[in-house]
Amino acid sequence: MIIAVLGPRGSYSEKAARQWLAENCSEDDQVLEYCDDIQDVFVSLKSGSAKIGITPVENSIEGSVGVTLDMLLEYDIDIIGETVVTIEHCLLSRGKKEDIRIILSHPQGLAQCRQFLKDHFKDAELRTTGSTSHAAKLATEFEEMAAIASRESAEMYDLNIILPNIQDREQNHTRFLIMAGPDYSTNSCQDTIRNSAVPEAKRFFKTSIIVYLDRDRPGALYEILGEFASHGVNLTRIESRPSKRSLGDYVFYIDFEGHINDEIIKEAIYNIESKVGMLKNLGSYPIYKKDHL
Ligand SMILES: O=C(O)C(=O)C[C@]1(C(=O)O)C=C[C@@H](O)C=C1
Repeated sequence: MIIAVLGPRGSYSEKAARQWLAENCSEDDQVLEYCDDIQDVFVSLKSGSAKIGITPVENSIEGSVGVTLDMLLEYDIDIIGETVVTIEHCLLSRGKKEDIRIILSHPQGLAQCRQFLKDHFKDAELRTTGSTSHAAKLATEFEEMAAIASRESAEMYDLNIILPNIQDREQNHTRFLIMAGPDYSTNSCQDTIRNSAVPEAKRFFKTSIIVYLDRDRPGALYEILGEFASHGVNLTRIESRPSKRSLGDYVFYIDFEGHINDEIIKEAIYNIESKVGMLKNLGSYPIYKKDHL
């Protein structure tokens, strides 16, 4: 089974994939397909090249990964799981600390170390790359370059760890979504996941939806949230993104506890559908165990 992740080797997305596979798939015939960017993970799912795709969706320091949210709206995928990875960024280089003039990383990596960079490398040039591991790969070329990337990347690309744990907060976690494309029914993780998807276990499930209100009017969002409240459904996240139609026009990404097949959820969704212009169900999936964090 092919699993698409952001590459090259050594990315946190790879770490997320290995963590999720170890906990959810018994067979070990999985092959990772390393994509150049997050959109390519979705393209790979759509084309059927990969059966599962894994992408970051939010970070505890820097917040949402906008491109993942946009792609969730654009592409037809099914979220089948989530996993949370502890992020410990290191400053990696071939050279020494005093040689470093250029620092490379994924925009999320640079943002999660903003204060560190200000305090220690205020004159360095910052450059963005497709991923943290891509930054590590590029940093092998010149001694004046450094990458913000994982400890695993240091080993993989034979770089020195100049400074470990450089993110601005000690606690740094990124949540990743596990998504299935149209060919999912034939994959080997299917039984494990489907068998655990029993309605009785609803409090261990989460559902993700996207809603578009269509018409901005007083109380529109309040009415939607009211449906969740009156059905006793706990929201775990709400986020707005530009609809890209006009300034000030938004779509809302809502995660809540429960399975789409639960009667109470069905009822709430039915009521919400009559109040909004569009409702997209992204899938119901087991909640990642919080005691890991
Ligand atoms: O660049 C990587 O290694 C990724 O997997 C991407 C990504 C992200 O986009 O959030 C994943 C985890 C970290 O938050 C930093 C970067």
